[in-house]
Amino acid sequence: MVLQDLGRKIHSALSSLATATVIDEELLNSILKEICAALLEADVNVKLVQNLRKNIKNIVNLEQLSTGANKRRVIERAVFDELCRLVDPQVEPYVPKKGKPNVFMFVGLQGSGKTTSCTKLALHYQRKGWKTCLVCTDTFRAGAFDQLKQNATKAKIPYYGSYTEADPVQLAIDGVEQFKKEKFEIIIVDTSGRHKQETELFEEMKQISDAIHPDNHIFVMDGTIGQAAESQARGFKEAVDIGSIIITKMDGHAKGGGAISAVAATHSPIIFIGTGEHIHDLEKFSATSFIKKMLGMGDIQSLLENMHDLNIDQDNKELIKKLGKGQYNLRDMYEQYQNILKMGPINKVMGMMGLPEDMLNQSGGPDKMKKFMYIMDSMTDDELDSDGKIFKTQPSRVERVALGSGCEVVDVEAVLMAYKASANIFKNMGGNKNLMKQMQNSKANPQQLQQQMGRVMSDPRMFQNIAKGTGMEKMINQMGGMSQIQKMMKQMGGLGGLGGLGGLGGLGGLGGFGGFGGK
Ligand SMILES: Nc1nc2c(ncn2[C@@H]2O[C@H](COP(=O)(O)OP(=O)(O)OP(=O)(O)O)[C@@H](O)[C@H]2O)c(=O)[nH]1
Repeated sequence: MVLQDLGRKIHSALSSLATATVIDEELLNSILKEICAALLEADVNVKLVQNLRKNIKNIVNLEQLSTGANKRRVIERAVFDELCRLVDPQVEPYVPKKGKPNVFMFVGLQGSGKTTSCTKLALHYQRKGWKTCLVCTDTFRAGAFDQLKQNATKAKIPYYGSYTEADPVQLAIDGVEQFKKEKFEIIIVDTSGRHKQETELFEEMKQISDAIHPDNHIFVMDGTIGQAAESQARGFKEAVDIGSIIITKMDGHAKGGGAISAVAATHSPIIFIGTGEHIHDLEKFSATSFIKKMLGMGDIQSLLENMHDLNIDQDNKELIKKLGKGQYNLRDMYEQYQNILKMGPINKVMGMMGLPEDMLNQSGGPDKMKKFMYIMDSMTDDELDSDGKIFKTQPSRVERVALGSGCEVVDVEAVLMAYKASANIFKNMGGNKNLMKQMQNSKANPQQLQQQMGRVMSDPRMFQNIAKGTGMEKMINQMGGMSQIQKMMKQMGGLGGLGGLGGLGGLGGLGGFGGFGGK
């Protein structure tokens, strides 16, 4: 059972609240039974599950609730809060200070993803403008220094290591000293691991830690290890003062229980999760966002933060202004595709929007988006700045673009239809003056805006407009029909959130891909 399954099971347990005619103790008990079974199946420690059950029972006192109280909301809230508490130790992680050296020491078992995560974290800080470097002290595993060197070179991050020095403590001292002298702000020290917890490993860790006095010990744990997580995390915590945790491989078969148990064993906050082997596959962790995503509720807050970090929200302010004036051209669609691809793998973006992560798999997702962009690369400025009608009046242009991009005429037509789908959506949004005003207001409350977008998106006319002439019917059917989509949109306002403040092209992308799914 992977993480999404856990979310689905909890979601399904809670959904009986919506259909029940009476919400009483019996129903609450049966919901809690289902939730606890799902958590245990996901390898969450038995004691933690028992506590969660007890806490919810304490919070939700159905007899004492007034008749007018929304019992369903009370139960949902209590479950959500308690799930968040499982992954939130209520401890603030170390916050690095600008202009001074901040030393992070990574610890974890061999293969947990330490070296990979070191580079990912270094890149994260580098992108945010910190002077960042890496130190390799792993003299245990042959090739460890080469691996770090390779990763660091790819990410253009200065590194320190040696092929001749065999003492990891000396390496740590020399590396940290050199980078401190050179006024680096984030000094990340990678240490060696072993296949299992061994005295030798812990001894080496302690010696390095005593020698360099790191500001933060970061414990890296493989998210797929299940029940073993608790004792592993506890072992490391006893050896060094773990300040924060990175859980890796959350893209794979992680059941979630490992992450939850590690937090409980160390009382340390998870700061990031690794979501793939690629250097950018690192997500900032927030307990509420994690639980929301797990329950399929979307994570608009992280999406917005991500957009802010990448400056996408700035780019889109211009676009929002244009939409208010009813302007949207092919170039805008191109730029929105660029923004979406910048945000990371499209399935993750979908997940953040509260949509099934595999929703676009059938229609080719990012590859199709890239193909569309190659095609648009062969368009002239006049064409890109147009609303596509120019291709209708002069069909030879379609042939020229197809030839120039090495594609078929039907592919160019696909791009034009995707544009039409996007333009239809934006026409609807642009026509809603109130919404446009809120979108232009930088202080608008994202939650409210999301809800309003949700209302706009769930308007049946919106989808009729999208479907009109774009061949989107196929995708709509695949997704369970129009009523299903409207329900989803209303619940999440998710696409709206994305559309509203950032990657407006998400909608366009969907529009286009839907129409040509399977091509
Ligand atoms: N799918 C996935 N793979 C990951 C992730 N993080 C690391 N890996 C892979 O896990 C394997 C082990 O990662 P390393 O970074 O070499 O592990 P390590 O803990 O440094 O291992 P030692 O240096 O031997 O102690 C590599 O193949 C990584 O590509 C992740 O978040 N997702």
